[in-house]
Formats: sequence, structure tokens, C-alpha cells
Amino acid sequence: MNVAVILAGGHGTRMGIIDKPKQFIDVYGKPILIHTLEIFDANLDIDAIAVVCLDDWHEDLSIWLRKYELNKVKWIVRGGKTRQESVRNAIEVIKTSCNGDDIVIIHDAARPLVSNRIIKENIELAKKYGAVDTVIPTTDTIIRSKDGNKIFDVPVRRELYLGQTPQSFKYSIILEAHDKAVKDGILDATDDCQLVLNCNKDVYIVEGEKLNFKITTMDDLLLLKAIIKLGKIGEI
Ligand SMILES: Nc1ccn([C@@H]2O[C@H](COP(=O)(O)OP(=O)(O)OP(=O)(O)O)[C@@H](O)[C@H]2O)c(=O)n1
Ligand SMILES: C[C@](O)(CO)[C@H](O)COP(=O)(O)O
Repeated sequence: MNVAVILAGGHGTRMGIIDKPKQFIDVYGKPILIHTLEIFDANLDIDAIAVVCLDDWHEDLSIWLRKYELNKVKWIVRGGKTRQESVRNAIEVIKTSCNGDDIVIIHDAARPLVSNRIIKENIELAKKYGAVDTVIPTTDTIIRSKDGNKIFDVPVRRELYLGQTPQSFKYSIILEAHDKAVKDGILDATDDCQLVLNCNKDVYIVEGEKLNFKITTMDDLLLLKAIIKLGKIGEI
């Protein structure tokens, strides 16, 4: 079984002053979260979906699931204080429905332009290798600074990639990774691949796409609206 875990448990603070968390902002008639869920619900490789959702939005989500006929959503999961905790909540909730070789596809709701090619390759490689990350090569040179004032390192660019999601795993691997993270005192990892590497397991790569960007700041929201509008007028 291939289970998508869609993460919508954040508050979107980097968006600045907005009246609702970014994943619930309407873009051309439906919330960003719904844009994302519709892709996974329509994907023939996805068997079931768990949505990790801010607790105050569970009722709205239930209404949207009926309105948009998102019938693969089988679980609405409580959001965690951190992204890592949100993922852990989902892993716990789906535990009784998953065996160790089932594939868990973990995706940010804030990445509503993910492609079916990326999803398909995530599932294929996770079945083969057990753990995969979706990444794109960086086209800018990456600078390291401890204080944001002075550079202390410029890593070799050809070795650097920007992590995206989905990040996909065999259930047994992601469960072990989150269990070990708690034991090791890792509580706020920014992604799940760090936790699998912490188990000394390899994580393989699926090539992402620039269009699979995360809606983090207001600029990203403006870009998303422009891309969807261009899509609606058949420009892309
Ligand atoms: N406790 C959290 C934090 C984040 N997320 C989800 O993880 C994805 C990526 O996180 P991010 O872009 O950081 O979202 P926020 O944490 O909401 O943003 P911010 O850091 O600006 O508050 C988002 O879809 C977000 O809803 C989550 O499910 N639970
Ligand atoms: C998982 C992720 O989307 C990969 O780039 C990113 O680390 C999430 O970070 P955030 O701070 O939770 O948005």
C-alpha cells in the first residue's frame, strides 16, 4: 500500500500578517491544501491519504473533503508543535493499517505544484531503496554564515542540492527513524531524511522541479497565483 502523508499542521508565520495559515489560503477558488490533496487523490499510485491538520481546522477540512470528493483521505491527524512531531503523529495513526514494506510518501501541503512524475518516482525508488528525497540542484552558489553578517564557508556547489518533498520511505524505516530521533533527543529536524541518515541508512534521490517550490513567504504566494493563472489561460 502507498500512503501519502500531507502536512498541513503549521501556522505559516513566515508569511507575515495574514488572516489564516498559508495552507488554507484560497487560490482561485480553493485552499492551497486542496490543490495539493487533489493531486494525490487523483494519483493512481496513491492508495490512501493521511492529512495532518491544525486542530482548529479539522471541521473545515472535513467539509472540504466532502465538497471536493477527496475520498482517499482516510485519516485526519492532529498537528504537532513541530513538523517532526506532525509527521510522527501521522506515523502513529496509520500504524495499524501499514506493514513494514508499505510506502509512506510525506509531502508538504505548502507545495501545491508537485508533479505526478515526482510522486511516481518517489514510490518506485522507495520500494527499491527504502528511503528517497526529492531534490533539485542549486543554481546559486550557497554561502554558509553563522551570524548572517560574515561568510565562513562557500561549499562546492556541484555537491549541493535543495531539498523538497515528497520524501518517501518504507514504513519500517520511517518508524525506526522517528523512534530513534526521540531517543537521541532530536526534536525539531527540518526534514525526515535527516532522521533516516541518523539511523545510518542511505537516502536516495529523486529529481525534483523548481515548480515544486514551497509556499513560505508572500512572494511565493504571488508566484503561485501567477503560475496557476497562466495555467488557466493555457500559457503553460
Ligand atoms: N508543526 C508543523 C509545522 C509545519 N507543518 C507543515 O509542514 C510543511 C512545511 O513547513 P513550513 O513551510 O515551515 O510551514 P510552517 O511551519 O507553517 O511555516 P512557518 O515556519 O513560516 O511558520 C507545511 O505544509 C506545514 O503546514 C506541519 O504539518 N506541522
Ligand atoms: C521538508 C522541507 O520542505 C524540505 O525543504 C523543508 O525542510 C521544510 O522546512 P519548513 O521550515 O518546515 O518549511
